[in-house]
Amino acid sequence: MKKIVLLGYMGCGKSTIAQNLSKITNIPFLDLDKCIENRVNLSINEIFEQHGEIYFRKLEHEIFVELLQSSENSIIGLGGGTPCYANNHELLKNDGVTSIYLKASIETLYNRLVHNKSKRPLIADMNEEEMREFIAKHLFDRSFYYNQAQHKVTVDGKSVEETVQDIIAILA
Ligand SMILES: Nc1ncnc2c1ncn2[C@@H]1O[C@H](COP(=O)(O)OP(=O)(O)O)[C@@H](O)[C@H]1O
Ligand SMILES: O=C(O)C1=C[C@@H](OP(=O)(O)O)[C@@H](O)[C@H](O)C1
Ligand SMILES: [Mg+2]
Repeated sequence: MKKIVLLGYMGCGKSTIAQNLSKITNIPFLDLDKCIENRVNLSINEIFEQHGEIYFRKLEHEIFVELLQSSENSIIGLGGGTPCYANNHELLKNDGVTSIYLKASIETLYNRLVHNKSKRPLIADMNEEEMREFIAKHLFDRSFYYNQAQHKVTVDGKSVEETVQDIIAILA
């Protein structure tokens, strides 16, 4: 089994790129957040509201392990926090896993997230100034984990298609 795992900060494009890479490569894609939502029949917002972040992180770990154990080839789009909790970043080193960090600047992330925050409970209630500061600090804290990926693709200023092509070049 081969797993292509996309990681990186909220808004870097994991879900969008995983879906588009899947169309071009014909490798099925799975979005970890979607798998979590389907498992408990709640949205990410509802999980955070009703059960809290720790519960979410436990589910996220369990389901990530399950996805890696399945015998299918797949492209997996992680959540932004996935590599930063439990031993998830160690799992990225498993046999058959190709991990790719979609690296975006604070500016790119801010510009995408400012209009796209309602389904992301960590930032949903922040104003613009709070969000800019939060992203800068949070990205700094998380970069250690993101940098454990085998490959890095910078996404700033690139279209979805260009990023997909960069990934295909890595996989070739
Ligand atoms: N070049 C691009 N690559 C990826 N996403 C882009 C790009 N330009 C704009 N976007 C938008 O940015 C957002 C990325 O969100 P998403 O794919 O959910 O990221 P993630 O899963 O990493 O949080 C989407 O709304 C997408 O339409
Ligand atoms: O960065 C995070 O901790 C999170 C990122 C989200 O996924 P996206 O990165 O796909 O938005 C989702 O898993 C949850 O809201 C927590
Ligand atoms: Mg996503």
